[in-house]
Amino acid sequence: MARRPLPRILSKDSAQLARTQIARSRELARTAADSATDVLHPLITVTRGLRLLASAALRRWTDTPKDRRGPLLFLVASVILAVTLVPYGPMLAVIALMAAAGWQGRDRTPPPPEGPDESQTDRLQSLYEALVPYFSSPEDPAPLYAHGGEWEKAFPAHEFDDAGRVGHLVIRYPAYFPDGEHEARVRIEQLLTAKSGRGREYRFAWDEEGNQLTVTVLPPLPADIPAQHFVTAPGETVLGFTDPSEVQRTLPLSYGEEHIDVPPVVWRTGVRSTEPHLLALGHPGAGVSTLLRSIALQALQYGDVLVVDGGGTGEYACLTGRDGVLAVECAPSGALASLEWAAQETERRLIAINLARQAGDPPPADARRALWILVDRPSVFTHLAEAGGRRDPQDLLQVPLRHGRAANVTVVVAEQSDAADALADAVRQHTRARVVLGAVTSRQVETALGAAPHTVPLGHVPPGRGYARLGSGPVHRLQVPRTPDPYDDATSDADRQAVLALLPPRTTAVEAATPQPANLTKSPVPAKAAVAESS
Ligand SMILES: Nc1ncnc2c1ncn2[C@@H]1O[C@H](COP(=O)(O)OP(=O)(O)OP(=O)(O)O)[C@@H](O)[C@H]1O
Repeated sequence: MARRPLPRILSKDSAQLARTQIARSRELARTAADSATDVLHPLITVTRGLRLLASAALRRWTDTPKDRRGPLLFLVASVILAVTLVPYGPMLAVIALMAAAGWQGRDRTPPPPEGPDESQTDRLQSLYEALVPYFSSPEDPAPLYAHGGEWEKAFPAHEFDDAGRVGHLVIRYPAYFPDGEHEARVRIEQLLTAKSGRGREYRFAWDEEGNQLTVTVLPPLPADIPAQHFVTAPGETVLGFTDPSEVQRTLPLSYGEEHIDVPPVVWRTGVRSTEPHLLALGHPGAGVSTLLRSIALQALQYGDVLVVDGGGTGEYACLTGRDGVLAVECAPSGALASLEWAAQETERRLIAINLARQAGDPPPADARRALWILVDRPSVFTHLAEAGGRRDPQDLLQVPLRHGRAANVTVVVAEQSDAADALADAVRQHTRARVVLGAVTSRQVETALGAAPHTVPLGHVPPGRGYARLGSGPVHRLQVPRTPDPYDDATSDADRQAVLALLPPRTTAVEAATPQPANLTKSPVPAKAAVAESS
């Protein structure tokens, strides 16, 4: 199917993506047109010259007084006659005419001025001056940076955007600058962000070998890609979308008949995963519940889902009673019972898989189907457990976290950043896939993900915007797909329909599902769960 731009229903950021594709097509067309122009250039020049000569002749004729037109006509006719009589005359005349036309038709537009204009030079000079204190040393006999020095030597490449702001800049710096130190880098990155224009996100690529820093402005990530069926393999979950330069792969997203390719952050789970569990952190309202909802919708395609919601705001009510949803627990006792069941189920699967292996059989089907344990805000349950002298439900996550990979059990924990201290050690140790959402500082990203981002985070970001890191991989910018609660009054009709279309059919009556996790009847634990729930 032909790739076409986004429909008009998509707002700003998606439309921007579509515009990027249109711009690419235009660029291709422009390149083709440029090549054709190069080939046809002599013909175009001569034609233009002939047109100019003809209009000059016509002007001369109209300017000549009527009484002199007769002799002029006679003179022209005599010249033409003489030319035709001379040997090779007509041919020489045509050559002379073409030469005159070529000369007349030559391109006279002055070439565009090379290098930056005055305001751009001022910007570069001011950037250079701002860097002097950081990139100079009194002991340096030939400093690259000095007050009143030449920025041309320090900035070998630069580009400006249409608004006249820096779009791309290569900065050389002295070898003694401690570019291996995080603090030193951050100081330079913050300074460049401030001087190049706030409100945009910059990518900083430090070339420690070459003593060169490349600054590139990143376009905003598309913030309104709605929930939809993502074309992924079993065991792959789309966390969100990132920059095209960061990942090899793109995901075709469809809007009716329209298509757009977007680079995704894909998290692989299951037996071969090196980061089988995920921890998502974020400030209130940053969108971690939305991320969990998006993960749940994808997980339900190939597995069963158990939701334990400490937030208790009913944000997962749309999942209750759906095919594949084992339970949606909001009460402490229910959470405890469900997680106890999940721990036992993990052990049961492990034993079943081991027995099958010993017997030389493939793992049994009920141990192969993925089980997802999604826990939103466990710190609330921890707090309540402490207050009520009960067991912390987080303790029960230890078994699925430690052994879940082999048993096809995946744990996703979401927590508010300021309550991250309440997370159990097992949760921190075994969640190697990490996401942090919201307006965060570089330091907060580093604390959450274990590595600093290559950009200076913005002060204001849309919901669902943040960073992701899978294991020891690079830190990706991330925008979570728009997956709102379909039961929220503020959700638009289009979004509600998009989410509802992804939900499996409701196979269990909600009343039945609420007190006792409906599908837990598959396991030996539901009775326990029901007892705990009613106690
Ligand atoms: N990826 C996203 N795209 C668009 N809107 C989003 C996205 N993520 C969240 N939102 C919107 O932001 C608001 C808060 O989202 P959400 O409830 O997921 O945040 P949260 O971090 O769980 O906060 P809280 O803990 O307070 O519920 C909602 O209105 C939601 O629709």
